[in-house]
Amino acid sequence: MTEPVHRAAPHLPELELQRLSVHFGSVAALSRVSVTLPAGEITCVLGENGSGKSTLVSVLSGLRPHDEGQLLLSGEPVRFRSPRQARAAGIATVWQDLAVAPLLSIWRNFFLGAEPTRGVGPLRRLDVEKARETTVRAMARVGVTHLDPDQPASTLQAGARQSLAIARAMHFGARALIVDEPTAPLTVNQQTLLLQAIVAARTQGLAVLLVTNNPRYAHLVGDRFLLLAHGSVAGLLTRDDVDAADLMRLMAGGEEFNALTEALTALHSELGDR
Ligand SMILES: Nc1ncnc2c1ncn2[C@@H]1O[C@H](COP(=O)(O)OP(=O)(O)OP(=O)(O)O)[C@@H](O)[C@H]1O
Repeated sequence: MTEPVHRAAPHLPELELQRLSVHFGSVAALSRVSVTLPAGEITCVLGENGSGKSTLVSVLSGLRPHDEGQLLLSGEPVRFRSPRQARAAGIATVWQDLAVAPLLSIWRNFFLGAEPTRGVGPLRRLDVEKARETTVRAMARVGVTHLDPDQPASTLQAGARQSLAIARAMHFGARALIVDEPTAPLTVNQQTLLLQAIVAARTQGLAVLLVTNNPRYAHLVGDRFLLLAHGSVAGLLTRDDVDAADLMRLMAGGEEFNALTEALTALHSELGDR
């Protein structure tokens, strides 16, 4: 008898939130948020201060559990009790205030405890050459070239530090990437590096969530836009629904925000229902 043929699993969304809520006392930081983060797409999260963006990042990265609803990873419900658990499940987070070990070399920062070795038993040695090469290759994949991996990590500029974290996530097989954009202003070059790395992660098939305050940059790379207001989903739009100017107006907030969100969301559901 022949072995049953194992068909490839149907294309499953990598991460899905179903009516997910998080409360701080009487404040609903997130209220019944439902969104799918498909593999190979960049979903940008936009919203004013206090709209729940950081809370969303905290839940996805295992820093804080959700109170209600479900978080699904490739269709399986998950509930992370620590960032370590989220990482082990393949969710890599690039924190807003991402730190590197400044005095350690770039390649040491890339591996941080997972360095390649050669030889076995008592002859096992750190394979420094391989570590260097791997770091250079992985960084080139996210757009950082001419890198001297022996330089201390403190020599990396802000955008390149984020690139290092994204390159690591890709190298170590993450399925989803959560990027909380740095609040400190980045130069155009640093911003370009960061966006390049994010696009590289999408190309590799990761589900990417990008929290940003910059609608222009969001529109440059985003496939979908999740608009949060007071912890709730105010709109979920695709690139076809909005242009950069729409997103900027949405971010400007106020009544215009509400009116435009409603109009675009209605339009979106009409289009979605076709
Ligand atoms: N640890 C906490 N204790 C109490 N309330 C909190 C806590 N963290 C967040 N909140 C509240 O939850 C809501 C959402 O906050 P959150 O930080 O997720 O928003 P945000 O969109 O990330 O804002 P910002 O852009 O200012 O970081 C806000 O009303 C905030 O005051």
